[in-house]
Amino acid sequence: MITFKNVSKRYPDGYVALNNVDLTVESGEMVFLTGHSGAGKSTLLKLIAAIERPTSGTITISGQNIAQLKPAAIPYMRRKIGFIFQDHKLLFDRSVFDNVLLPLQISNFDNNTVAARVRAALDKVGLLKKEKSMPVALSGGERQRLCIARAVVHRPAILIADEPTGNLDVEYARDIMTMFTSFNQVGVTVLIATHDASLLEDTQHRILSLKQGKLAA
Ligand SMILES: Nc1ncnc2c1ncn2[C@@H]1O[C@H](COP(=O)(O)OP(=O)(O)OP(=O)(O)O)[C@@H](O)[C@H]1O
Repeated sequence: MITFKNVSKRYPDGYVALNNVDLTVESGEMVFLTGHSGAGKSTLLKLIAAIERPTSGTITISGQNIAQLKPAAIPYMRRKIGFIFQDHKLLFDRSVFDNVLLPLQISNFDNNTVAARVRAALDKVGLLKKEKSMPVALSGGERQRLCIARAVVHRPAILIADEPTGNLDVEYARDIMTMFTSFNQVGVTVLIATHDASLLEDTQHRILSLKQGKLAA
């Protein structure tokens, strides 16, 4: 379970991106986070992964207070989380395989186990045949699928995606959403920030709406 209690985030330049946010996401839930550009969606997601730290308030994941974690404890906490960044953050000088390998490099698995896990993740997103390709040779949709493989390779309990369908056409966007739904169906908690109204039209999942750093009731 993820909970926010009275969470605010003020950036060093003084801008208040989140203002007293209270929120609960149950384990195994799939939730959309929506709101206009600049509403604070990315900030909220980054706080969950301790990429940004709150100015005040309490954030707990499975009972652990993220706001009070010492820097040395953050990499361990992040093993619970897979993060799909708005700007991808792929390494363009490494192959598809090596990009997915990265999150496993701090693990203690042997080489065969690691390779099997990387291939299983690539298989889930339909990129197994491209393991030797470089990211530059992939289409926009394939790059997004690569980001998903990298986010799930360590089998996180929580999957966070920031505008995962941003530049994709409708069909690709639907494929990507089907992947998230299937991760959720096997118990992964999924949070997706989007301002793509078409993704939200027929959804059965909860939609949280941010407006100027505040969560709408
Ligand atoms: N590192 C930072 N320093 C200062 N201000 C920031 C920083 N990061 C974000 N902001 C500001 O905080 C506000 C919220 O940004 P955030 O990226 O969380 O919004 P968002 O809802 O994800 O928007 P978008 O959909 O455009 O990505 C914006 O006004 C942004 O300019």
